Amino acid sequence: MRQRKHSWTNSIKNFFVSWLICSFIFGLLFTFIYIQHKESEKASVQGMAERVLVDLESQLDTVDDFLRQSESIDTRCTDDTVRHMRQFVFKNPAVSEIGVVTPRGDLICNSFGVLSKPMYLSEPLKKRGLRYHGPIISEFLQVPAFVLARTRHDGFEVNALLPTDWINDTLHLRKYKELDFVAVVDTETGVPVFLQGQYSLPLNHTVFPLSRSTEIEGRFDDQTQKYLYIKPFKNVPRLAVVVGKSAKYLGMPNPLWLLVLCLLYLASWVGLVLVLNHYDKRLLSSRTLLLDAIYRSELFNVYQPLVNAQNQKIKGVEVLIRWMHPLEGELGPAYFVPEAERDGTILELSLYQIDLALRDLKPILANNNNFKVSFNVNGFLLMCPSYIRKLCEAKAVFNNLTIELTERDVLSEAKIKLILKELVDLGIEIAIDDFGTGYSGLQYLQSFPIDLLKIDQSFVASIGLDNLQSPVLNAVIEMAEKLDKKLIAEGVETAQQADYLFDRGVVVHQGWHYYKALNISELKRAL
Ligand SMILES: Nc1nc2c(ncn2[C@@H]2O[C@@H]3COP(=O)(O)O[C@H]4[C@@H](O)[C@H](n5cnc6c(=O)[nH]c(N)nc65)O[C@@H]4COP(=O)(O)O[C@H]3[C@H]2O)c(=O)[nH]1
Repeated sequence: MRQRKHSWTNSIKNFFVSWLICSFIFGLLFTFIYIQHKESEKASVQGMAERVLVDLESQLDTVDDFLRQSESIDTRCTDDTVRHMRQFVFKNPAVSEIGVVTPRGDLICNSFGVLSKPMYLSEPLKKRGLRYHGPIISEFLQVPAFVLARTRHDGFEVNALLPTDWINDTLHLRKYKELDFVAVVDTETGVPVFLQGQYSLPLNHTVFPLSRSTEIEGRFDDQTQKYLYIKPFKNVPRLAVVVGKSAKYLGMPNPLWLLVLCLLYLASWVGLVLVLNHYDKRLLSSRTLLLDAIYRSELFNVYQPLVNAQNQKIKGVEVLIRWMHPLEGELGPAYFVPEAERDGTILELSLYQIDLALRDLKPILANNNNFKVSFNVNGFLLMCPSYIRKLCEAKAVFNNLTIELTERDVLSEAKIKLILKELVDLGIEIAIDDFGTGYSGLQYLQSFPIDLLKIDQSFVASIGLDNLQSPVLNAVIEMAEKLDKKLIAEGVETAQQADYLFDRGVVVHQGWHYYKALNISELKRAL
């Protein structure tokens, strides 16, 4: 029941953790795509404005070329002059009319012919160079237009009338459908000289006068969000191309892409939830399997004798765990103890192991009250009150009770020292297992209540061999003597090792030279 609750809360946790991770990653991805897309959309809007500008500039350049050449036009408006002007108008679809204006401001002739009565317009500007004025309604065609003009050396003005509709047609502006508007405007006032679409300007933003390319994004006076790009003409002063596009969907990727992104997001979310749940289940299942094994009594103890080398008598045992797996057969602790230590099942395992040992060893203790019983313990177990209670229970039966810890376990928690003192006060002996393999300093040997050191098998194995371990064994033995610690040699496999150790004063041995780990009936026979 507890496990089901655990798995349910874990699933909820995994659901939210996955959501957070995926949202974060996809949020970043979406922002990146949004910014990229917006920048490329802006670049494309700018590209359209540049294209309109280049097209229009080339048309205006042609007109300007004609106006420059008109220095040589005969201002008496001879037939040749009129013919010359007409030819140009016929060749240039954007131009509807060429006119000649006297220095007093009278239009005396145009490409349609000589005016019987000159029409007063306005005095030409004295300033030389190309200029424009407009927008105007052309006198003859009555259509919106603007004028390009140049003043000659003699003060006459030659001008060209460009109807805006004609320009729209020649530039094919209708192909820029995605733009809200394309306009050519006066850079001083912002008044459009011609316009395709719905012209509007940003609110709370002074755009004109302007002298260089500008881009603006914001709320416009038609209450929409727009992106505006303005680029002045190079060849005609005070004229600029302006294009505007709705900014509402400017950064929005193609809906198909959005759909793909959303599907990917959902898939990653679901995938991550499944992976985390699977991982949880794996953790859960290793614990569940071991708990089931305890419940089904598949775990059992073996006992490896500790032998007095002087009289060859068994003075006690180290209790070691085994699992009789229904499929895998007998499994050693290496297969399940590390996992049990990770997920905490070592507690249930160790409580069960003491119960088993109590049951198995009670008859032996009846004959030998001082029979030594040694358990493997770790730092985590010492922090569990239920385990300490169980040790106390065991101590009531096992008079000579030892717990084996590694250096790492002893030093893992500050509280351990106090707990060890309490256990020593109860009469429990503390041993350091695999002694010599840790990398910590040895000061703890004096500050902790440690009675016994178990020399690691690797040092015992070095006996008779000339390797790096050999001098360490002797050093450990000497140090134990000086510090007044008892010693047990682990992994004694040969008579040579046993003799050497005995000669050096190490009397209690454990190893295959004497006995392997025995099941309880084998132990009873050996005793
Ligand atoms: N090659 C060789 N090996 C020898 C010889 N004599 C004894 N051994 C093996 O050395 C290990 C001694 O136990 P350990 O150092 O406490 O090392 C133990 C201990 O750290 C852990 N362990 C075993 N049982 C328990 C347990 O019930 N609880 C906990 N917490 N750990 C356990 O697993 C480790 C391995 O245990 P085991 O596989 O039973 O392996 C045992 C034993 O079978 C020998 O002469 N030659």
